[in-house]
Amino acid sequence: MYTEEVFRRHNEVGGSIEVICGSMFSGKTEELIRRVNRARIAKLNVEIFSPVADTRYDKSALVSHNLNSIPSKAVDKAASILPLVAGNTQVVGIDEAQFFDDELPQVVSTLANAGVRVIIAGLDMDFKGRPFGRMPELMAMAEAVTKLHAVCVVCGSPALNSYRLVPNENQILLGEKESYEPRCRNCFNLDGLAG
Ligand SMILES: Nc1ncnc2c1ncn2[C@@H]1O[C@H](COP(=O)(O)OP(=O)(O)O)[C@@H](O)[C@H]1O
Ligand SMILES: Cc1cn([C@H]2C[C@H](O)[C@@H](COP(=O)(O)O)O2)c(=O)[nH]c1=O
Ligand SMILES: [Zn+2]
Repeated sequence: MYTEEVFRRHNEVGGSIEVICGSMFSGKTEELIRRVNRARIAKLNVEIFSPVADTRYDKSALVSHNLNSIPSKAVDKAASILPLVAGNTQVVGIDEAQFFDDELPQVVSTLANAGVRVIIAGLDMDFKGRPFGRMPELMAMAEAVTKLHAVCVVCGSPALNSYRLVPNENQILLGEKESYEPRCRNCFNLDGLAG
């Protein structure tokens, strides 16, 4: 049974939720890797998860756009995370949180209430500037929210939007620079696909 009590035995101090959000290329994955690496240096037990739906890179590692990487486990749904978290885990990292299902906030709460430090990275907005998945709820629940910005490829200002370059209206469309570019508010609103 993966109840709060099981985790609490191993994590006597309080848990917490940190959210790292922003546009594509803003450095979310790098920041998650940086925090997790520091936890490892502190000899804490760490587990990292990402949704199996994000098949761009290796299923057994988080990989940033500049190819930093760290081992991770790909899971099919949020509920699959808890059975994979050992009772002595002190830090849980979750990348691409926007792709997880509605259970993710409950899973994250269970971990944090049991004493685990949960670090979540994800897109706060989709290509239309709409809130993405469960990210708004996770940000509301968090002790700390860090919003990162990429560099707008049009004008060089801080970019908060992910501009889609291809004509596809589905909210989920995996891709990289061939399909998206980070843009500031002004350049995002200039033309094109934004609503
Ligand atoms: N327009 C851009 N603005 C900022 N970083 C960029 C841009 N284009 C490429 N990058 C690269 O992307 C890296 C961030 O990658 P990553 O952490 O994977 O971002 P995210 O997870 O937010 O998409 C930067 O360190 C930089 O090397
Ligand atoms: C804006 C937007 C993005 N996506 C996809 C594109 C990428 O595969 C990921 C984001 O990855 P990153 O690590 O934050 O660069 O999400 C999407 O499916 N829908 C969108 O609207
Ligand atoms: Zn701009």
